This record gives sequence, structure tokens and C-alpha cells, in this order.
Amino acid sequence: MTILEDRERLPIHNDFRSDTFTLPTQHMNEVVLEKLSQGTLLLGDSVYKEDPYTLELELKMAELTGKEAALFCVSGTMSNQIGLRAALQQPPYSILCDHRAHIFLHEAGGTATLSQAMVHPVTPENGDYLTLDDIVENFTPDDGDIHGAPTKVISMENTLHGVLTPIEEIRKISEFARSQGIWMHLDGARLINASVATGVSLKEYCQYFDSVSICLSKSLGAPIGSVLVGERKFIEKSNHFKKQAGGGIRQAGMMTLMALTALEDNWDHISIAHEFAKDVGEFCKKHDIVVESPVDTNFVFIDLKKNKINDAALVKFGEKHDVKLMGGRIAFHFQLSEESVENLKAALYDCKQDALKNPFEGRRCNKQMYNVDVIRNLQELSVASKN
Ligand SMILES: Cc1ncc(COP(=O)(O)O)c(C=O)c1O
Ligand SMILES: C[C@@H](O)[C@H](N)C(=O)O
Repeated sequence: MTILEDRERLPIHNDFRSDTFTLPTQHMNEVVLEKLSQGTLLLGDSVYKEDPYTLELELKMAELTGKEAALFCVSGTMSNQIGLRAALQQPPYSILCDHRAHIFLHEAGGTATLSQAMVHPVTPENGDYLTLDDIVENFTPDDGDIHGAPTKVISMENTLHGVLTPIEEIRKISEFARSQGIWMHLDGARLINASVATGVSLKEYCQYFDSVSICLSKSLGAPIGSVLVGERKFIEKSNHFKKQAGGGIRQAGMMTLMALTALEDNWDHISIAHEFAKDVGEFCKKHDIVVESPVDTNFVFIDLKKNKINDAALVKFGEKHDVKLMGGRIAFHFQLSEESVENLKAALYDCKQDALKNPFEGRRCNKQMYNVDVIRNLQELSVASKN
């Protein structure tokens, strides 16, 4: 079955809420089924480092990133949080990151509970990505001033909101961090998207970081999982925190075999999502629908405030045109259908026209990933429609 035929059968062919909704492809399922039917699916207890597919995946990710070791985790939140914990030694300390960073806004305050760390969110001067100037102007030096919480980790995110941070800027920030004895972490949930978009290899990106978390469950379509990479001693300590958090996985091989297959099959399909996003970005420009960030990879962020659009209205217009949305962030993945992308354009056009006639001037919280009430109502709606 070709990737095109595959995506026509999937219930997420019209799901723009997030690339976390990607599903294993038919081939990924077949690889597992074939081994199951032949009785050759070799599993082991990965807590004791005895699960062959998990070991193979970790070795592959270490090689791809040029790092000594890798650790398979159940989620990107876990790989970020245990990596940050293992990087930090003695409080008081702080983690400097972009004010939109996932580790700050969307990991349930894990840095406070697990690491007792203060997060120092910084708004980039250029509005899109952190530069060395942003870092130097905002970091807290470990200079003995007992008022401050010295910056011990700079946690970057690439891509962030789908926006690319130029490798030259990353290099400059890394050079500065290392001159100050500051750990460089990368939330690389979509680093593979960055690599596909720029042609810069994972190894080249990762050389500037002490630790990197890479998600396999988003644009690549693995059912679960992220991988944390770094030096062996750091990965061993991270594994300690992974176990403490209940993240020790027993026979993970079925999942990691699918992740290995996703790496093999789907890397080249990621550009499909980027092309979809670019197409919709151009459509928005043509119809004066203001977007919040440059469309570098697989996201279009509709600027709800500047368009005077209510996110609930956008979700409803999505429903009218048979596309699933959850707010102004529109995520693209390779399992979307062309028809759904056209339907999305129609939904955006109708919503913009409606906002021109009925502008939304209300206050809104733009720090949440999605409007919970809208999602709850939609769920109730969908449950009601089933009864
Ligand atoms: C940038 C970023 N980092 C980390 C994560 C966390 O990954 P997970 O949802 O697997 O915990 C996400 C969301 O999935 C994300 O978008
Ligand atoms: C919601 C958030 O945690 C998830 N990472 C997403 O991008 O959809």
C-alpha cells in the first residue's frame, strides 16, 4: 500500500490539531505482525537493557546524533524532564528558555517539581527565535550574587512553533554557554523536521548541545516515544530518573520496532507536511489572514488577535468543512489528504470573512495549547451525536 493510499484510510486524514495524532502506517503494523506470525519477535526486559529492538533504536539514535548514548522514553515530556533533572546539580538555579517553550508551558510544571528549578522565559527580540543577544541580556551569571538563581541550563527548542533557529545562532549561543559553564539542552521534538527543511544533519545540530530530546511519535508516526541523547554518564543518570518516574519499560520491543520502521519509512514523507503548510501559508497571505510566525516547517499559526478571530469560531468553521482544529495553531503531517487541505483553506476563508463582519474583541489567554471548553463541547457534541 502506498503512503497515499494509506492515508486515505486513516481517520486522521483531516486532523490538523497536532502531528501527535499521526498513526502507525500499514507497513509499520505489517512488520510487527510478520514477526509475530513467524514467532521471531524477539523481546526482552528493557529495564535490564535486554530488549533487542530498544537497544537497536538507541544505538541508531546515538549514531544519527553523534552522541555517546541514547535512552528510549515513553514521551517527549519525560525525555525533556529527566534530561533537565540529570543536567542540574545544586539549587538554586534556573533554566533559560523561550517564553513559548514546551518545557515551560506544556509539561505541567515538571521543572519545578522534579528539578526545583526556576524557569526564566525570554521573549525573543525578533519575535521568532532566541539569539545570543537575547541570552546575554537575560541570563543570570553564577557570580556569587545571592539574589539570583544562576542560569545552569539553556533549553532551546528547534523547531519552535514550526520556526527554524539558524544553525549559526545556535553555534554562537552554544559557544557562549560553554564559556559560562552552562548546559545546553535541546527540546528537539521536531528536530527531524528542522533537518528535513534545512538539510542540516541531526549530528550537526546536536554537536552544539549536551543533551537532546527527539520525538519519534510526532511527524515520524511512531505510536509512542522519544529518545534522549548525550554522554553515557549523563544518559545513565537520566535513566535513573526515568526509573524513579516510573518510566522503566519492560518488553518495549513492539513499540521500538515500529519506531525503527518509522525512521526507515517516514523520514522522507515529512516534506509532504512542510509542502502542505507552505501552501496554506501562501493561501493565508493571499486572503489577508495574518499568521503569527514564519511557515518554515509543518505549522501555520493563525494570529487570532490580529485577525480578531475567536478560537471557538475557528474550530466550528473547521467542523463545518470536515477538518479537525483546536485553535489557531494548525499542524500538518504526512497522513493528511489533499482534499482536507483544501477543506482547511475553505474553513479559514469562511472564518476570516465572519471575523470581518463580527470581529472578536474579547480577552483571551494565548498561553494555553487549546481552549479546553471548546474541546469539551466538541467531545460532548460528538458523544451526543453518537447516542
Ligand atoms: C515541542 C514539544 N516538546 C515536547 C513535547 C512533549 O512530547 P509528548 O507529548 O510526547 O510528551 C511536545 C508535544 O508533544 C512538543 O510539542
Ligand atoms: C499539546 C502538546 O503537548 C503537544 N506537544 C502538541 O504539540 O500537540
